[in-house]
Amino acid sequence: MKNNAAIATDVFLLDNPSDLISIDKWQKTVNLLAELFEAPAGFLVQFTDKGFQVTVSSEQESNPYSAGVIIEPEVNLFCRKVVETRQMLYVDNAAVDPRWDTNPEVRDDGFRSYLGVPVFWPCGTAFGTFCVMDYRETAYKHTFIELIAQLKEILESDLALLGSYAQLQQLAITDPLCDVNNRRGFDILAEQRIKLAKRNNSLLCLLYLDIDQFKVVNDQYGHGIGDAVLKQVAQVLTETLRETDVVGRLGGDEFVALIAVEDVSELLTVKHRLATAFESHNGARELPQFSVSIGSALVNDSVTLSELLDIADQDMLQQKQATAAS
Ligand SMILES: Nc1nc2c(ncn2[C@@H]2O[C@H](COP(=O)(O)OP(=O)(O)OP(=O)(O)O)[C@@H](O)[C@H]2O)c(=O)[nH]1
Repeated sequence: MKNNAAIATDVFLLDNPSDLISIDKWQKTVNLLAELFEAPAGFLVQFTDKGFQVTVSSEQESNPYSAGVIIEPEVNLFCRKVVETRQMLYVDNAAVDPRWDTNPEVRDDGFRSYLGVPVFWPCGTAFGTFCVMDYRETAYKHTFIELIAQLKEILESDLALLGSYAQLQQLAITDPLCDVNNRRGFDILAEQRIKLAKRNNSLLCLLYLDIDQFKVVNDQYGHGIGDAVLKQVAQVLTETLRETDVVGRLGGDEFVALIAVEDVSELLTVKHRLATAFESHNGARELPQFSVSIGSALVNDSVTLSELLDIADQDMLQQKQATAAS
């Protein structure tokens, strides 16, 4: 697990509304676009692997598509061309261009003209298109074509705001040194996962890990090497566990992982796999030797996350004492 997916670019905005986006403002922008172009239909369209969804549609009787309509991704739409090429598309008369014969907007709705520009998420992924369509052939002036590019910047600046906010949210739940969930992030995700597991009757287990004698590593080799050991532990956890397992650093040298298991024997296998991974990393990297004590606790119907953490912590301490005594 890595905390780098900041913004859900693969989810339709209408299914995942945000207070940061004023659909009302976007509606005015799309209405203005259609009005300026004297066009019977203007749209903001979003593309995901589920298809093309009209996010905002100009409010006119002449417009056959309303917000929320989804068209399959493989349909020969003008917007598809814009998303594929990431470039503006101006078709002044689709009736004379056989490439658009199978386009339902031309074939079934009778549209002739299309002008659309790509709209991008701040990360550079195509959000979709901002476009106008007309039932007549058109001859838009160059200044009009510049205008649509200007108007779409209003939409992109809102998407950028969404991106910055998502990034901030991500930062608030990520441990900056180890790039795994911090305590807050872990709590949020673990609570969700536990609720889901109880509903689905699936088995979850909490692992609690603590580096043995970590203070000595810091004292002997310095904090920089200590930090590298902490990063190493996080890396072993994320590489060894499944992507769907929730990994976190609670603070200091304490890490946790909430993992899905089939049964108790799988839990033992996972612990063994982790121990082996720590050992092999010890041999391979130019870092001081270190060991990690691992405690565990199984999720059941009545236990809370904080009780679970206590139980797994106690189990970890017992493991540590047993190792120290041996
Ligand atoms: N390098 C580094 N050290 C840290 C960080 N956070 C906490 N520490 C150190 O982690 C050490 C944790 O020490 P203890 O809690 O005594 O645990 P320990 O030395 O591992 O002893 P046992 O848990 O009993 O095995 C302390 O020396 C902290 O200063 C960090 O971000 N980087």
